[in-house]
Amino acid sequence: MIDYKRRRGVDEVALEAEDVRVATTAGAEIVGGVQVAVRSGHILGLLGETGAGKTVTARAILGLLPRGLCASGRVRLAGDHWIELDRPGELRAKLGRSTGLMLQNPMSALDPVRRIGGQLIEAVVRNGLLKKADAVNRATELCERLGLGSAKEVFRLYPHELSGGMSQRVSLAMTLMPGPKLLVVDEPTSALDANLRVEILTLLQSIARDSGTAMVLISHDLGLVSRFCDDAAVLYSGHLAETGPTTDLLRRPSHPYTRTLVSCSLRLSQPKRTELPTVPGDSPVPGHWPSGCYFHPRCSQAQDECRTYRPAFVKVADRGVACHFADVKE
Ligand SMILES: Nc1ncnc2c1ncn2[C@@H]1O[C@H](COP(=O)(O)OP(=O)(O)OP(=O)(O)O)[C@@H](O)[C@H]1O
Repeated sequence: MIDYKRRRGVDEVALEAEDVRVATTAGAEIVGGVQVAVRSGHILGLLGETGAGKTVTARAILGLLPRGLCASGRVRLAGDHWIELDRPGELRAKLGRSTGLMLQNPMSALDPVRRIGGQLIEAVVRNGLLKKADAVNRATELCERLGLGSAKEVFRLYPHELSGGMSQRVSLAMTLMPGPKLLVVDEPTSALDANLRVEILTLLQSIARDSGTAMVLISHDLGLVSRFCDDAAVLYSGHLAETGPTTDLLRRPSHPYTRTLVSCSLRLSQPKRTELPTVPGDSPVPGHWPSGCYFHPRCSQAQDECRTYRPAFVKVADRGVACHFADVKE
C-alpha cells in the first residue's frame, strides 16, 4: 500500500539550494546566485516572465542542464551533506531516486510504441527500487489515486490512445512511481483547459500534503501560484527579486517587479479586458545585462543608485527582496 498519510517530516526543509549560478559555456551568465528552500509537504512557486531562468534554475538543481550550459552552487536534501552543482553526475546519482521532474509536454516522457503498463513499472524495477509485483501494485494504486480509472485497462493502452488529461495523469504517475521526496513540475498545465488544469494541480497539492512530497511549481501564472503554492520565489533575469509566503508576498509585494506582476494579473482577471496585459518593456537578454539593478530600465521608481549598484538579496524573517528601496520589516 502507498502510505499517503506519511506526514512524518512535513514542514522540514526537504531541499535547500544556495548560490545557484548557470552560464553558457561561452561565459554568458543566465542565472546569478539564486537561493531557494522547499519544505516537505509544501509547494514553492517559481514565478517570472518567459526567459527569467525558472526552468534553467530547476534543472541546475537536479543536475539536468542541457548541453551548452554549466552550473555552480550547491544543493542538499533534508539534512544530508551539500553537493556541488558543477558535478552533475554525482548530483544525479545522489538525487536521482529522491527527485522527479515533470515536463511541459507529458507525451515527451512516454515511448510511443510501448504500452503504458510496462512503461510505468520499468524504471523502478530496473533500478532495484521495487520488485515487479510491488511495482504493479504501486502503479495500480497511483492510477486509482490519479483518477485514471481501471488500471488494467490503462496498462494496455499505447500513448497515442490517451486523451490530453490522461497523458498528464500518466506522466504524473510515472514521476511518482519511485516515491520522490521532491517533485519539480514545469508548467504542467499550459496545454490544458482551465478545469483540467485546476484538477491536476489540486491532485498535486493533495499528494504534497498527504505524502510529504515537496514540490516546485514553475509557472508564469500568478493566479495558479497564489491558489496552489505555499511559498513563492519571483525570478527576474536569472536573479531572485523577491521570496516569501505566497499570500503575504502577493498582498504586500515589496519589489517593484512583483508589484507590476500583481497589478498585471489583476487587470488580466477583469471581465472587460481586451488585450493581454504584460509588464511594460522587455527583459534583458543574457550576456547583455544592464548596469546596477537589472530591473531598473523598466522600473518607474528607479533612482541613480539603481542604475549603478546591483541590490543585494536581503532576507528578513520569512521574506526576502533585492531592491535598494524595498521596505522590509521584521
Ligand atoms: N541550452 C541553452 N543554451 C543557451 N541558452 C539557454 C539554453 N536554455 C535556456 N537558455 C536561455 O536561458 C534563459 C532562461 O531560460 P529558461 O528556459 O530557464 O526561462 P524560463 O523562465 O523557464 O522561461 P519560460 O517560462 O518561457 O519557460 C533564456 O534566456 C534562454 O534563452
